[in-house]
Amino acid sequence: MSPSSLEPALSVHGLCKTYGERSVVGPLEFSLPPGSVTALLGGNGAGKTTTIGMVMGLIEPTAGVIRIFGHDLLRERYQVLGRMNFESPYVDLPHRLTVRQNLRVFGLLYDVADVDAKIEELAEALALREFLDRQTGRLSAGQKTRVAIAKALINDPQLLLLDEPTASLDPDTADWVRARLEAHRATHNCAILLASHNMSEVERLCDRVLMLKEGVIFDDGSPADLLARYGRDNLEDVFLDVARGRAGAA
Ligand SMILES: Nc1ncnc2c1ncn2[C@@H]1O[C@H](COP(=O)(O)OP(=O)(O)OP(=O)(O)O)[C@@H](O)[C@H]1O
Repeated sequence: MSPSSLEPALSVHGLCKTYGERSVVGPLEFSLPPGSVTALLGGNGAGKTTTIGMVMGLIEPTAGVIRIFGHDLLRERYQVLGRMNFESPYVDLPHRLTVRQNLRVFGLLYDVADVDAKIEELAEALALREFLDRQTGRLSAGQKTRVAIAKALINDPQLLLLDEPTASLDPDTADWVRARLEAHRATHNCAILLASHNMSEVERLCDRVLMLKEGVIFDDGSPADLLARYGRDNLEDVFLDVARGRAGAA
């Protein structure tokens, strides 16, 4: 069957990562419909960054298949890379280039039709204008995060991978960035996979939560499903139940 637009934006099958003898992720099975927002939730070391890194193509899976809009990520890379993008605090932009130069490089890499117009649009949407011509290395952590999100949106992706996108932002800016991400999802029917430790962010943005524990999916549902299943009124308490082994999932 040829890949079609009805395919999930992302699906993973039997995805595993081991380091030496140690299994850190998997086997994982999940899929994201176009336009959906899914959170990967889990404690430190649960495997969120490793999972996102494999889907980004930055970490080689030990086993399993990753499909992006029906295409095998490892074998048909060039058919899918233009439709996806990511933001991760572990991937730094070159420090000596200005913000504008960095965005232009990525715009050209992604073959964006009118790069300068796109940079203007992102500068407006993410309030980058005041430091657009400053060296990226001289920005504050929060400013760098906004630039990283601009880089992640430069090719109008239909699949966006975000690793703690608001971790270094003040509450006001974080809220504002979430609104930008929601707007991008709505206008581009973009599927988002998001690792986060921020439960209110997950409740606000996500229609589904995958709870990871020791590299495997321990529970899976909408925020409302999980609250009901654990008899809690916020995701933070659900998270603590799972982390401390008080799993109320009956
Ligand atoms: N290169 C590596 N070599 C060996 N072990 C690794 C390597 N990278 C990650 N790990 C291990 O894999 C496990 C999962 O790490 P990962 O960074 O995916 O967790 P995480 O859920 O993102 O955690 P955090 O919330 O702390 O960011 C951890 O136990 C980590 O020590």
